[in-house]
Amino acid sequence: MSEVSLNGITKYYGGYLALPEMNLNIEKGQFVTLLGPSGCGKTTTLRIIAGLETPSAGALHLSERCMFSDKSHENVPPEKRGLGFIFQSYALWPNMTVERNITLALRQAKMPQAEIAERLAQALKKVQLEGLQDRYPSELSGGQQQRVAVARLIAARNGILLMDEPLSNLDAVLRTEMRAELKRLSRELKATTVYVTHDQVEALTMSDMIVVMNDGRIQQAGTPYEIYHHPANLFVAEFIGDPKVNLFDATAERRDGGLRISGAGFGFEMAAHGFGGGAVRVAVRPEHLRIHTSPREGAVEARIDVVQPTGSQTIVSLDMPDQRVTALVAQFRESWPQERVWLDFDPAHAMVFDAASGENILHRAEAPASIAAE
Ligand SMILES: Nc1ncnc2c1ncn2[C@@H]1O[C@H](COP(=O)(O)OP(=O)(O)OP(=O)(O)O)[C@@H](O)[C@H]1O
Repeated sequence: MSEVSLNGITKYYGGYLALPEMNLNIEKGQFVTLLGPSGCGKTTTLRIIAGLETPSAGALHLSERCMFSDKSHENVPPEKRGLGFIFQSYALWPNMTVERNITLALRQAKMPQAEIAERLAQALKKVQLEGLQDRYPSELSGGQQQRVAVARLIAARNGILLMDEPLSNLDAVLRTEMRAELKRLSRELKATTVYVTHDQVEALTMSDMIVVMNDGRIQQAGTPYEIYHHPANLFVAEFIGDPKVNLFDATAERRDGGLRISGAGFGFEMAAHGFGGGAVRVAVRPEHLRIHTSPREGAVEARIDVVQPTGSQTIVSLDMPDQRVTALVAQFRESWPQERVWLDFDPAHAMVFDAASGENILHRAEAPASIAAE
């Protein structure tokens, strides 16, 4: 059985349905991120796992123990669920020293003094806060306060860690550092981590599995690679990726056992079995759009609009006859030698979605097996 298991978990706030029947299984030791736009139900899901919110229906199991069930009326309180938390506001006690903040739960659990001292020393060392144990939170920087929250998790040694946007108060440099630190922490503790963010870079860089949500529903659960390269639907394709994916209206016709896709001046063949043809939307990631300086077969004319170097890459905005598109070039460019160019892409990198349902026409055959979500 899974380490974290939600079965038909439903949550109403008054008459408002925030989570319609969520099913999600997370395996032991996985780092799983709940990702989605504001209001999609990420925090509600995490708070239900924590026991801070009571579901309206369904069942929740942690490490095979029933924590909530609408059938058996089980509802284990948060402090008895054996979880570690880090929330956005660190939740440090301002009137307690670093040492007290880290060891409070261990003292409350009446752990022997020697063990508490050993765990404190080890946790302080891990987050490089040795020597600061007598300070109060107000005497620490934001990053150091965050490290105290991490040290508290290390000291508690919980098997399941819940993190809700823990890095959102930090500046960009610190955020990048802490991303690596939290990932390392989760790995070293061999913990199962459920991490909430609306930041796709955080999700892509840290997770074994990403669960993309919208309107309380799971849109896709998969590895970062699957989510990025094989999005299940247009919502996922557009939500993931910065700059955003380019979309072209096109039609798909059945031909010789495959599909002929044509639209926006582009045309290509693809093998797809489960789709009969009709209106589609073709999605091409900016890094897969190729810019040519002379005309070539299959390429569509475009004009360079804006060139923005970001350091290792350059974002190029282009005007095609009926739409604006974005290309990402793996070089530092401040300008383009000519305004008139020709665009194409390798069809192997094109993602094709049913225009009516928004579903990826190839996705069914490629659904991830290692995480179960419906
Ligand atoms: N206590 C509450 N009472 C009423 N509605 C709520 C409550 N908490 C959340 N909601 C609503 O439930 C939906 C899901 O909220 P939730 O906080 O889980 O989303 P989220 O994805 O975590 O968003 P954010 O990224 O903004 O934190 C939202 O529409 C929200 O307005």
